Amino acid sequence: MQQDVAGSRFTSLITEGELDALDIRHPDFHATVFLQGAHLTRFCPTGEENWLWMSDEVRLEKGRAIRGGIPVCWPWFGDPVRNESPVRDRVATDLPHGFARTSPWALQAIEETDRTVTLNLKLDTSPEPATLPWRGQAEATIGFRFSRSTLSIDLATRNTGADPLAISQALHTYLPTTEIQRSRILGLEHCDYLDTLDDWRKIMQRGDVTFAGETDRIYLAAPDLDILTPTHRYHLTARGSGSTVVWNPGPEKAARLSAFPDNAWRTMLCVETANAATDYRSLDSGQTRSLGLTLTRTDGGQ
Ligand SMILES: O=P(O)(O)OC[C@H]1O[C@@H](O)[C@H](O)[C@@H](O)[C@@H]1O
Repeated sequence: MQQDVAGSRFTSLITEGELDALDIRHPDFHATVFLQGAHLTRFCPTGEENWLWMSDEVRLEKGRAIRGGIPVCWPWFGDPVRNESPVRDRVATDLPHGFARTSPWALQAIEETDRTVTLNLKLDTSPEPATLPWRGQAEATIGFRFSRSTLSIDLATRNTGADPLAISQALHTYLPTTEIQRSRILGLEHCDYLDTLDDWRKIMQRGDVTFAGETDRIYLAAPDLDILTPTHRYHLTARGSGSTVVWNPGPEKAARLSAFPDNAWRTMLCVETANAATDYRSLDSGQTRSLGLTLTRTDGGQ
């Protein structure tokens, strides 16, 4: 099924599985954003493959997180009990990564030009806060900006309640690689990270980040990064972030993960632009805080 979106030249509303998505077929790129989760699953500049990794076993179902692309983790990141108390104390579930990724978002605006498309979507927790496993009132808006060579995302949170608020969050980018053991991340040398697989011990990164098995780390820094795979080089710039999560499940966790082929840990990695652990954000009543990223490919593409 395909429906026109009013006033749009390049964007239509499609349904895949149980979910509706905005499908943008611009002469310079093809991008797909699911309304559930404001979840970007595809960004393909014309002539290139998807910059984002997607699971071959993805299940597009209402209320289920999509495996791959860029999930929006909000208003908490990871396991709630592992968050700092101002974030943790608001959460009444043990589900990781918040509810935004499984909630419907509404399209607010589209702007299209010969070179770019900008989409804005909104998630509002104010009308029915009682139904959420979370105490807080906030409005989240997300802006996607696509061009032939660049993908930018900005997630803004406004505290719409009368009391101060605290959130953790991440733009959980899944990237493809042809071989995880020959992939590395440049830019985190000498940064401290919490190794969640070693009792959250704080360790200083030596050299580039490489992958020799399950990796699940919260770096307490968000410098510009270069992500090198055997075939591609990505550049990732963060805004409003002081933490970066690097994740690969390795073979054993991969076998336990939902919607994740057993062998897929070999061909993906996550680099997540975050406000995680001690880098959570506090917002006074009426205050807005933003988290953003820009991703480019610096190996020339095609
Ligand atoms: O399976 P989920 O909920 O999408 O989480 C995937 C991964 O997300 C990462 O951000 C976490 O650091 C990992 O611990 C977690 O396994």
